[in-house]
Amino acid sequence: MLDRQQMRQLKIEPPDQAVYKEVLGNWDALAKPLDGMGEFEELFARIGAIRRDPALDISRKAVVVMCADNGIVEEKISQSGQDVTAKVAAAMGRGTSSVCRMAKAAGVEVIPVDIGINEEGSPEGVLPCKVRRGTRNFIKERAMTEQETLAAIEIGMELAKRLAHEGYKLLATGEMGIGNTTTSSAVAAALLSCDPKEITGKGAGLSDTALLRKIAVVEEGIQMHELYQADAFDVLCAVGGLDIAGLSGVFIGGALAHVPVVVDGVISAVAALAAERMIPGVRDYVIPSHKSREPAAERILEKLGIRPVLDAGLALGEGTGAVMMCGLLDIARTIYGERTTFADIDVAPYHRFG
Ligand SMILES: O=C(O)c1ccc[n+]([C@@H]2O[C@H](COP(=O)([O-])O)[C@@H](O)[C@H]2O)c1
Ligand SMILES: Cc1cc2nc[nH]c2cc1C
Repeated sequence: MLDRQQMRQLKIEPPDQAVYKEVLGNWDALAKPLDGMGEFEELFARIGAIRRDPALDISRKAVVVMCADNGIVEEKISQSGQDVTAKVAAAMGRGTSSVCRMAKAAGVEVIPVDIGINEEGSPEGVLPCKVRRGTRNFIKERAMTEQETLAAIEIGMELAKRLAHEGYKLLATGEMGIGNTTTSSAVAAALLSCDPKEITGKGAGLSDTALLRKIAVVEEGIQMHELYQADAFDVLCAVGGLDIAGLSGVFIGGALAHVPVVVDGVISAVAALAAERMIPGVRDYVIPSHKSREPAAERILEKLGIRPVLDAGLALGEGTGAVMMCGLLDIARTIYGERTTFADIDVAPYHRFG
C-alpha cells in the first residue's frame, strides 16, 4: 500500500522535446497552410512528446469513470438525491449512460469504477474498488482519512498503469457522484486561494437560494479545516472526494507511464490540479478538452497552463467532454496519419517568416 512518503518521492520525467519538434515539422510538411490545424498541431506535438512517438498512435483509448458518493449531500447542496450516483453507475455498467453512447460513437472504451458508491456491493459491469461507502460530511469532520485518500489515489494510479500496459495509448477521465461539484469547489477554492463565491456554480442544477447555501457550505469547510494554509493532499482529505482522489491517481499514473490523460469537466480538472500540486510535472501529461460551465473550471485550467478546445457550456460529467475531444483528436489525426505533403501536390514547402 502506497504511503505519503513514497508518493512524495515519485518523479515525473519531462516529455521528449526532440519528438515535440519532429511532430511540428511533420505538420509543416503537410499540404495545408502553416498552422492550419491551429492548436491541434501543438497538442499533437505534446502527445508525441509524451508517448515518445512521432507517429502519434492514439488508436486505443479508454475513459476511466470514477463513481463515488459524498457525505456533504446531507447539507442539501445538490438538486439530486444520492441514489442517482448508483443508478447512473449501474446504467454505465450496462453501457447505456450518456458517456457510453458517446464513447461508442467515438471508439473509446468506458471503464466505470466504483471507488465509493454508497451502496452495498458494486453495480454489474462496474469495476469494484470501493474504498468506503461515500465520504463523511466535510462540515462536520474530515471527508476522508489519510489512508482512504491514499487508497483512492493508488487505485487510480494502478489502473492507469495497467491500462498503459494493456496497450491503451490515450486515457480520458470522467466521474459520477452527486455532490461532487461542491467538493470540487471546496478543493478548487483552497488550491487557488480564492473566495468560494467566485468559483462555486450550480452543478447539476440549483436554485439561486440553494447556490447561496452551497457557497456557505464551501466557505465553512475551508474555514473549519484551515485550508488556505494546507497542502494539496490535506485539502483532498478534508473536503475532497474518493472520485477526485482516484482521478488524481489516474493523472499521476498516466504521467508515470507516459500516457496522455484527457481532462474533462470541473471535477476532473480539480483532480489534475491536485495531482500537479502533489507531484510536480504531471501537468505536462494533461490534455485539455472543454471548458465546463462550472466557474471553477476556467480558473483551474488557466493555473494548469492548458487551454480548453471546446467552449460549449457543457456540464454533464461522466467524461463526456473528454470523449468528445477524443473524437476530435481522431479526426484531426487523419491528415497527419495519411499524409498528403507539399511534395505530393508538387508545391514547394512553405517557410516560416520571422
Ligand atoms: O463536468 C462538469 O463540469 C460537471 C458540472 C456539473 C455537474 N456535473 C455532474 O453532475 C453531478 C454533480 O452535480 P451536483 O450538483 O450534484 O454537485 C456529477 O455526477 C457530475 O458528473 C459535472
Ligand atoms: C441523471 C444524472 C446523470 C449524470 N451524469 C453525470 N452526472 C449526472 C447527474 C444526474 C442528475
